[in-house]
Amino acid sequence: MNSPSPLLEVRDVSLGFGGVRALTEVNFHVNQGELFSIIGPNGAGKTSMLNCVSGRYKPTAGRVFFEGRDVTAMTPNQRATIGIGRTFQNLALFGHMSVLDNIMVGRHHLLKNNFATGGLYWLGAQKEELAHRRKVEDIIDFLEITHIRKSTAGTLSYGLRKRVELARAMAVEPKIILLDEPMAGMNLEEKEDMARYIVDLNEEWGMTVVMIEHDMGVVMDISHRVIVLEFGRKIADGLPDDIMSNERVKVAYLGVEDDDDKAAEAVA
Ligand SMILES: Nc1ncnc2c1ncn2[C@@H]1O[C@H](COP(=O)(O)OP(=O)(O)OP(=O)(O)O)[C@@H](O)[C@H]1O
Repeated sequence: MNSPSPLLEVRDVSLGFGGVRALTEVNFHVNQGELFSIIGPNGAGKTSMLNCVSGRYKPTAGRVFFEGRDVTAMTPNQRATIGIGRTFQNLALFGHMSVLDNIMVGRHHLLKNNFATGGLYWLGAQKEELAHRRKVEDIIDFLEITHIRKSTAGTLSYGLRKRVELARAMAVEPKIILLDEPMAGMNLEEKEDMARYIVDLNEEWGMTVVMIEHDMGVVMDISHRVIVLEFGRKIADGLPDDIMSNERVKVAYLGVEDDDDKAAEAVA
């Protein structure tokens, strides 16, 4: 049996865009401390699913629970505040800002002091600023981006920008982090680095991770549990080995490898 109360629970979630059914009655849960992956062919509904969890999309039907609380009606900002963090499939950094400033943006919603807090503002603000800086420096150390902390984000390689994006998502100190294709467009070395950061994030920082990723090798290597979507429906849910040997999954993936190879070639 699974643990009594999962950190995240998606219950019977369906999502439609006009005539397109992006998701149909999808159920799954993610336990505290898990490294959980969502896989599936292109257009299977993976990003739509993450968007339903982060609050960007409202399910047409079904509910999303976080720490046992129904968050279905909450906005993305409200969900971020209670510990649901995310990165995006396409980079969403401020290209003209430094790496450090991009990461500090992630801390903004954590700032307690503002001009309305009165007399103790300056003292409180200074202490708070110091604590934020320390946290950001920890993240910079962890992701080994010290050498680029002053660089303008837009000038960095794609792999480094993906790393900075992860740093910014970590800066929010989420309880769960949703990673949308963290390794897309990376070369082998960058992928290996990113996989190691994700494992360390999970094991050393204790962060629960939900990841969408097309690289099957990485997914099967580092995930504790995997679900598979096809045409918006969940077709499998289990340990990586079970998923690998699942006949329905093999069929769903026929042809997908080719698309991935083409995409990788296009980026290289
Ligand atoms: N904002 C939207 N408006 C209309 N249709 C959408 C929208 N977002 C997603 N869809 C449709 O929903 C379906 C699922 O898309 P989604 O992006 O969630 O799939 P995916 O599994 O993440 O695909 P990929 O691996 O290519 O990123 C697709 O048919 C897609 O065209």
